[in-house]
Amino acid sequence: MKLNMKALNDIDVWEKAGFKLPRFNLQQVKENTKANPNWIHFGAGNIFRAFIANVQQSILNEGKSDRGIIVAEGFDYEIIDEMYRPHDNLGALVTLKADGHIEKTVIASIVESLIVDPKNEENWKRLKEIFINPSLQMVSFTITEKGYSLQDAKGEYLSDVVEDFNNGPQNPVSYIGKLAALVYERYINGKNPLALVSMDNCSHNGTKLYQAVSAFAEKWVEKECVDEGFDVYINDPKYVSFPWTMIDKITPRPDPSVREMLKKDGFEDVEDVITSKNTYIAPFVNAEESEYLIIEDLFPNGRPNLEEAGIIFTDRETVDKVEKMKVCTCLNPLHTALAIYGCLLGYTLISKEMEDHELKNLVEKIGYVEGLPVVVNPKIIDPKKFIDEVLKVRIPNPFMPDTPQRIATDTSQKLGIRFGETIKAYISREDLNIMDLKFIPLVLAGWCRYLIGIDDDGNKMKLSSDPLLEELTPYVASISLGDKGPFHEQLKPILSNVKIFGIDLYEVGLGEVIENYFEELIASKGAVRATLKKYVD
Ligand SMILES: NC(=O)c1ccc[n+]([C@@H]2O[C@H](COP(=O)([O-])OP(=O)(O)OC[C@H]3O[C@@H](n4cnc5c(N)ncnc54)[C@H](O)[C@@H]3O)[C@@H](O)[C@H]2O)c1
Ligand SMILES: O=P(O)(O)OC[C@@H](O)[C@@H](O)[C@H](O)[C@H](O)CO
Repeated sequence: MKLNMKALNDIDVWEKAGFKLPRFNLQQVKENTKANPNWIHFGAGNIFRAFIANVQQSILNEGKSDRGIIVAEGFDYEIIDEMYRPHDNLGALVTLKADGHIEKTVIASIVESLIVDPKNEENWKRLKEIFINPSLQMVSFTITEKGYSLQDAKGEYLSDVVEDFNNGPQNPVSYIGKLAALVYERYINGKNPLALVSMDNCSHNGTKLYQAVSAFAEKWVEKECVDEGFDVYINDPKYVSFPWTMIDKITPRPDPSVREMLKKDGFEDVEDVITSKNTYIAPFVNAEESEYLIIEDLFPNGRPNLEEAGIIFTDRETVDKVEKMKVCTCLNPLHTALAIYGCLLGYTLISKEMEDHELKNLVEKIGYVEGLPVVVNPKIIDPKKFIDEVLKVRIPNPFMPDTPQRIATDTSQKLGIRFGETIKAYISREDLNIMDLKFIPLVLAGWCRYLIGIDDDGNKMKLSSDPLLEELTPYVASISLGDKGPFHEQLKPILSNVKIFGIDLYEVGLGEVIENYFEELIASKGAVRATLKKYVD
């Protein structure tokens, strides 16, 4: 079984191998979408294919929509060249349920894949055509937290952003510059409304996207590259809206065990690629069954009917609460804690870490003891039930091949949201005392220990990619296992960095606490385990 449109005609072969197939007219849906696109998604990575594209496929299967999704990739073009186009934009989704049951689905709701780069003239022309079309309702994004950054860690604009600020919307080179240029096309061709919908794991993701796009509009008006109406267009939600969302579905990188299972079932196109930009991608995606997508209902040009597949549309306040619940307390901080300590302790499977007494206790304490008290109940999901499902069913799911190394990617970009928000809540709430926080500081100390690149057995450890590694690792480069503190001079530039944590950890009284934990963690081989035993048991 090859993964392409032609091979899909052998329905019996696929069904015998246990695949669920699309139940709509693929050619018709493709034509409808090409003529009147209503949805384009930026970020062709794994979560998009495992969750978002499957949602649209369910709706198409039910006959409740007649259009698919167009995917656009503006960062890692290899994803399109090596995975989408050779397979006619099809993907195989493998759902790994907690009871061991496996579901295999051929996803065919992505009808077109485009590279976002003015140098690719054909694709750029097509993108403009899509953005100009009045039928377009939503541009969604899963481009990672760093995708929205216009500045480096020092707060200086990146060079490609500066170039685009100066040049205006012609031939943009930066990611958001390219997006802003496409939105500008829509503005000058009829000023039709549009929703730009971030589906990334960052707090107030819509605002993050708005800030990035509006920075371009402002600069271009200031430099007289565009008329000032463009800035008004971007800033008026009757024209362009930036809804907030919360997205949740644990989607690990394509895993060798799943690849082998698919091979045994006769699926031939199983080979994954690690692109030069570090995307782990294969013709298949593997993910858990649980999924939540909550979207602020703010769509000035109407929207796809995703509620038909269980997606919840609500007000901004509810999205905020539900997103804080997940990203700041009940899931992502626990993931990051397991990522950091899992790497240090030599784990390569998250589910195995949940069999480790200290690590299981650590995440339970961060979640139930330190996190839950600051969660505001969003009502549409019960936080206690949510965290119970995360800690008792989802993260321990032995069939999920998720790794601490994947989750440790870009940790510097996530700490402010995953832990900083809770720390801020402890400062602002009169009934809570910041000095009661013990386990969150232990994770932050663990991260500093992780940055040394030596595991708890004293072996060299490969650090997961992170845009700040080059800047941060030199601060701790002089520290070796067995060194005695104090380490204030080395750790201060890290722990006081407001860009990383959202606060200066010394100013709130946690800097020294973290330094003390760090001294214990670096004391010798095995000190990470010993420190966890001492504090977490
Ligand atoms: N994987 C999950 O479990 C999961 C679950 C919920 C939400 N998310 C969100 O989705 C994001 C992507 O996850 P994924 O599993 O698809 O990852 P992935 O590695 O499979 O894909 C990452 C995508 O982001 C793009 N990207 C990476 N760096 C970029 C940059 N600097 N600028 C613009 N685009 C960039 C890549 O080109 C690719 O399209 C996550 O960062 C997270 O915010 C992921
Ligand atoms: O996707 P990231 O890199 O922001 O974070 C890694 C994981 O914690 C994350 O992908 C979770 O699996 C996801 O948030 C679950 O919904």
